[in-house]
Amino acid sequence: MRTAFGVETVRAAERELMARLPEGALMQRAAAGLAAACAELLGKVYGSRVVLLVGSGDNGGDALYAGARLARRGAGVAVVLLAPERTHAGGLRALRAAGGRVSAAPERDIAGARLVLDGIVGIGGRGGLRPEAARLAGLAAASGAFVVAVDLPSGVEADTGEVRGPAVRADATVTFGAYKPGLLVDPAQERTGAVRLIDIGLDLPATADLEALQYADVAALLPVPGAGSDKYRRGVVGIAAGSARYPGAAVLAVAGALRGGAGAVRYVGPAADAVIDRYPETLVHAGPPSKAGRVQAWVVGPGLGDDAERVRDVLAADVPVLVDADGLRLADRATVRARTAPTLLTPHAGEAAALLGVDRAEVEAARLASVRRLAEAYGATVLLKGSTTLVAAPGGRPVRVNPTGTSWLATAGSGDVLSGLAGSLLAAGLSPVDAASAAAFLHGLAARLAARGAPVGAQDVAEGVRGAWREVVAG
Ligand SMILES: NC(=O)C1=CN([C@@H]2O[C@H](COP(=O)(O)OP(=O)(O)OC[C@H]3O[C@@H](n4cnc5c(N)ncnc54)[C@H](OP(=O)(O)O)[C@@H]3O)[C@@H](O)[C@H]2O)[C@@H](O)CC1
Ligand SMILES: Nc1ncnc2c1ncn2[C@@H]1O[C@H](COP(=O)(O)OP(=O)(O)O)[C@@H](O)[C@H]1O
Ligand SMILES: [K+]
Repeated sequence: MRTAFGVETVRAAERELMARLPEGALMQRAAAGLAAACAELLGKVYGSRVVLLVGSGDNGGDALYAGARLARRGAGVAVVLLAPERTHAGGLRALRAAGGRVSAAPERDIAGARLVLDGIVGIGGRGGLRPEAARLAGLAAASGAFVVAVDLPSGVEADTGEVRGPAVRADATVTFGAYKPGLLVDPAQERTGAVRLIDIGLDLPATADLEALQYADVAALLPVPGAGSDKYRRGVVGIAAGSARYPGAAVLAVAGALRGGAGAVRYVGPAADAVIDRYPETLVHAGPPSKAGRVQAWVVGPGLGDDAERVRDVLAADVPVLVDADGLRLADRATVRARTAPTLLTPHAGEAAALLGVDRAEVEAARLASVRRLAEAYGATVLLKGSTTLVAAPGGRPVRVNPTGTSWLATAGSGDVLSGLAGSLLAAGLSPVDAASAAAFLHGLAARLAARGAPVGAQDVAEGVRGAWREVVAG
């Protein structure tokens, strides 16, 4: 499991460790890891031109000590000071002693640099970059130099992944002690480049603020039939989706469900012919969901149109229910809150915005806060889809972030596949958080495998799930 911790937690762990170490030891660990990462990126350090952008805090100190290490190996290091009178004094002394210099012509130095180290601001930052810092970040971006962010790209919010103003766009980020949530959540995540974590020996709490499943975590969650399994014991997932207008959504949700590990898929709704044509193994039923026979979990909503009655009927079932797409609009909040069996909502940003009564842009700018708010408002687990897919449970830390997403998934109907897949994992007995995050992981991986750099449709994604499953199990 990859974990991320908020600023307060990181600072507490740093304080605790610093009390047991000689003064400055932690910063030296950080700088050593940073310099090693830069040396690796440069290939040849000797003779390379490096520029440090240095702010008033310890983030700048890290950059200065790392710059000193590079200067000792023969790099030509120039530093641009944003707050000359408040620069980390020890760091600047070390840089000078190693042969580094303060830049007299920042524009020229940045334009000629191979590598720019962004030590403007780290976890002490608030809001977007101030004008002079933003100008230097712009010069770095335009220079063609490789930009390495120290701890995090300056200007992004470490705790939330929000970007409230100008911010550095890095090619790589070297972060210390722990991932910060902002390194994993868009829009900040989009600015980090490849992230490398340097272990500086922090002792962190058992519960993270954010976690991202890795292959082994997903493999441990996926259901595997045993000798005693039969189709009912493996779980039956019910799909209440599709309408005369949108039969395809039903087919795609069933396609996802068939690949999710349940023993049988039951379909209820007006698209039964289309479903059977494509997937004859589906059990179809013409009446209301409550009369369809036993299921262990329901999926309701994709392509449903305005059939509020089907949503009410499904929400009355005493089994886990996944609500997606039209179902989200039709599900009564109080009814969801009153359910005793788990509910999983899977909105994209537009649907989440409608449920929260805010603009879509607001959700996209503050994904972490939005998913948490929605989980609290509905007393339900929420999977928020999009450029970063997040899963939050009510009252719960940590929030899960999906690491396998790909923008190839932004194709009509791929969300229907995801809802079927997650519903199937619910029916197989996974908790809502596990079902949602394992489904998102498989779904993203399936899209990557199916796409391999070329566009995909939702059916390709559904077909890619088996390959993704195999890859996850193989590690
Ligand atoms: N603690 C440790 O043991 C270790 C810490 N480590 C390192 O320390 C870093 C944290 O250092 P930190 O606490 O000094 O804060 P930091 O992020 O450098 O800057 C704060 C200053 O920036 C300014 N500023 C604020 N917002 C701004 C903006 N938008 N745009 C421009 N400027 C802005 C603000 O100044 P002011 O508002 O006073 O002008 C404030 O004083 C951490 O990220 C890691 O790199 C590692 O060495 C490992 C060991
Ligand atoms: N920019 C993006 N990057 C990564 N994944 C995305 C992006 N945009 C959409 N997705 C993913 O694509 C899927 C689209 O689902 P959804 O919006 O419900 O579409 P539909 O209703 O057409 O099925 C979701 O899994 C979502 O996370
Ligand atoms: K930084």
